[in-house]
Amino acid sequence: MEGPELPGLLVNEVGGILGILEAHLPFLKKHFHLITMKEFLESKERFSAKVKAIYVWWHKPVIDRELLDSLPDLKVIANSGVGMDHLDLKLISGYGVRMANAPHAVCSSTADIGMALLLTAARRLIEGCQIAVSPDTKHFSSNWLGEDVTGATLGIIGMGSIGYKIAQRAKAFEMKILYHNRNRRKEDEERLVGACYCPKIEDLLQESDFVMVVVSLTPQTYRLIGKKELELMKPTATLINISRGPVIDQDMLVEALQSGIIKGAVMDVTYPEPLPRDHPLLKLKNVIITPHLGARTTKTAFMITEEAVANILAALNGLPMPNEVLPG
Ligand SMILES: O=C(O)[C@H](O)CO
Repeated sequence: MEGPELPGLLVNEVGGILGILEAHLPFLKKHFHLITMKEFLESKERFSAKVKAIYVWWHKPVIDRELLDSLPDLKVIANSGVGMDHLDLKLISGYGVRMANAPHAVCSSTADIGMALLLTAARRLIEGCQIAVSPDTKHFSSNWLGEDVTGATLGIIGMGSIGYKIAQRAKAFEMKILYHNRNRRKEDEERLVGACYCPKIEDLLQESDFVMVVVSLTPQTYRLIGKKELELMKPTATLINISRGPVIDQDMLVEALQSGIIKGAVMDVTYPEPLPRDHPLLKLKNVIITPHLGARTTKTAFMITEEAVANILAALNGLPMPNEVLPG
């Protein structure tokens, strides 16, 4: 006997570069009838009324008016990460469709990447690896030095759940912690003991040895770090971006790195992603670029899917969603 029909979940593809992970299929298939974009586009009349939810995995499928117009029973879109900047929230909610993100799943692994990148820059790990494997290396030089993180000052811009977890990790490395956030987080300060709030971003920029950007991309944070902000930083400081590329003015960053205004930069995010192969940032020796690794671990990927499923099921059952995101 056949059970009740499962709600249709639209996904970009299964496997492949831009598809949901095959390892997640058994879990997703328990709850949904999966429909890939290819299947949907090949037979819209067959699938359009079946799709109740979309799982946006790694920014795909692209949600535009054309897609929304062709899905009359769509109730909810779940995003596979915390940042919703690739979704037009007003447009989607105008169709009466609810939206959710996955903030809890991603925060620890993204904070780990922030800390890993900070340590990589401070201790010059990339250059170190190159020296270790280079056929030209005859001796390991004692003059080849990195910087200590112990006792150094970390300025965290954006004290959300990821920012907080970075501060926790940095504390374990005995760093001094400054943070800038729209609102002071007194409870976090108590839990972190010694973390100092900088109401003015300028103070944080002037005092930090490492500046880590962890804000979401919004109209308010677009180009938050530009020429003026870079010029306030110490010439010995390193800028680390694990938020979104457009939060930093990349042209100004290139200039600041070329002219020694700041010592270095580490970017897990850029615009566009990936950068064109001839982009000046790829040619600079004082830059480390990684391919948006923030939340990319096996466990986090599965937790993201669990969080998405919980949100979708809540929406389809008319219940409060654990991580609903409202427009504006
Ligand atoms: O937004 C996030 O959670 C990550 O950057 C993945 O896109």
